[in-house]
Amino acid sequence: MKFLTSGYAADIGDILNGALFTVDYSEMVIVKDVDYYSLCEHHLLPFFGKCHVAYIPRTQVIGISKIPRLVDVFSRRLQVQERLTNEIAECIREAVDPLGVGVIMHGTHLCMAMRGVEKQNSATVTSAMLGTFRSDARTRAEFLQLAQ
Ligand SMILES: Nc1nc2c(ncn2[C@@H]2O[C@H](COP(=O)(O)OP(=O)(O)OP(=O)(O)O)[C@@H](O)[C@H]2O)c(=O)[nH]1
Repeated sequence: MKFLTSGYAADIGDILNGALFTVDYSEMVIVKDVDYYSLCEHHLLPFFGKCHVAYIPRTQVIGISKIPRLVDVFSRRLQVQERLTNEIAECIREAVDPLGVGVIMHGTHLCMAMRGVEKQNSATVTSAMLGTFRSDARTRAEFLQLAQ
């Protein structure tokens, strides 16, 4: 328990606002194309893109607007894309206790475009797969297909 028992707990609790619903639904839920904006902690330059979040409920679902809100919580701080991806996935796992969580993030990093190597069109893709998304290749494939 990293987020719900730490200094983040009050913030996360406020954001969730109790929006967890007991529902008899055990298929994948996916919220895709969530825009995010973050800051590269090394260069203090923006990176941004789209995030796809999926989970398979065990006993409860989360209010759908809370997923982009959680993406914002972890984006709006100095980050590296890999850590950002992991933090979103871990937080949803802690909050919802699902069978699995998957997060895919596409990032355009201005530190690679406007300076340094100066590549204007490169994209960085990261993923975090937890639970069934890690252990079951079909679940992961379904997520990847739905996220396209
Ligand atoms: N899982 C799920 N959540 C839904 C559905 N319809 C609405 N919701 C969510 O129910 C939640 C209710 O949360 P509250 O915090 O009580 O309402 P709110 O203040 O309007 O929340 P925000 O939309 O985050 O501003 C929101 O996250 C909605 O997005 C649905 O069909 N499925």
